[in-house]
Amino acid sequence: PYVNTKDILEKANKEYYAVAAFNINNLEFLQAIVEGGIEKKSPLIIETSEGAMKYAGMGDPLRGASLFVKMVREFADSLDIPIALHLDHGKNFKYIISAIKAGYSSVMIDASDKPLEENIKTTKDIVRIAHAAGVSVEAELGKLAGIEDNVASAESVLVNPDEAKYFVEETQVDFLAPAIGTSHGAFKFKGEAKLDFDRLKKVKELTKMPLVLHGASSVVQEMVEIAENYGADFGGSKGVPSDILKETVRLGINKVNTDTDLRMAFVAGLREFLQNNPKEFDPRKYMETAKTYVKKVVSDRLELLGSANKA
Ligand SMILES: O=C(COP(=O)(O)O)N(O)CCCCOP(=O)(O)O
Ligand code: NA
Ligand SMILES: [Zn+2]
Repeated sequence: PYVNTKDILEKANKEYYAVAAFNINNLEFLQAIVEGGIEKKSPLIIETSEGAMKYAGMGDPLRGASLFVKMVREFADSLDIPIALHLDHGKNFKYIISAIKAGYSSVMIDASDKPLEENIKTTKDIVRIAHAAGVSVEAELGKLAGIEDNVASAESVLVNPDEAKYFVEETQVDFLAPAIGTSHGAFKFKGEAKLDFDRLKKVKELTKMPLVLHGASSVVQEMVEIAENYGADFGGSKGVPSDILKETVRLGINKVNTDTDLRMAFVAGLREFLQNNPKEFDPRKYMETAKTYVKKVVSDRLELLGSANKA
């Protein structure tokens, strides 16, 4: 069934597991993610960035939002696993309202690059509107390093746990993304991977609410090798190691945003197939390996996060 993200995350919060939030931009990634969810009998959070809405809607974000709602609902309404659709990194009021109007389960208002009081004010505005429409809300505190959407923040600003408690009380958001040292993309750490577990622990103790980890892709070595075998150059790529990811779940992370791992799996499969099948030009054939690899990464992640058999 198509559900509210909050329902999925409240259960995960109570039972201390995490649910992956997988980003999509097209049909094929959605198909592969849903197949993984069915196989693992796991709840799924499908999420789209503002860029995805623009891409699918050919420049019109409301059309994009409506297309994603229709696609996701078509799958959700016909399956036993709970599926939610979330707007990831909503920054633009027009896009956030379009997602709410189109029927998204939840929206993120990302005002984390603003001073605290402005982040609070903006978030409160969105919470009032979204809650009136039965839509749950995610917000972010602190800043991820690396290129975040169109905000290149060189240094990550880690969450202040006391500020987090004040923020959630003031804004009444449903789930919070505390920055604890991750960043978006495939190049998360120059040296050893390290996250601030202590801050995470404190935020959980102070807020007791479902928490979100952004920049949570692991950069799956198996996929990097396949892709590089067929011409990719992913030198220097490094993600969040599985043991560190598991520790964040143990400490209270309940939603794990995953985009890069699926992108790398898909392109590895695409490169492999195209190189080995020079005569093929049927998209239902030449994207098959790509989808299979995405499904594999999805299934493994659902298992790792503990949401398998929780549908
Ligand atoms: O936190 C994450 C995922 O992090 P990851 O890169 O570790 O998978 N996300 O929020 C996904 C970010 C998606 C960015 O999308 P656009 O390129 O369309 O702007
Ligand atoms: Na999000
Ligand atoms: Zn993110």
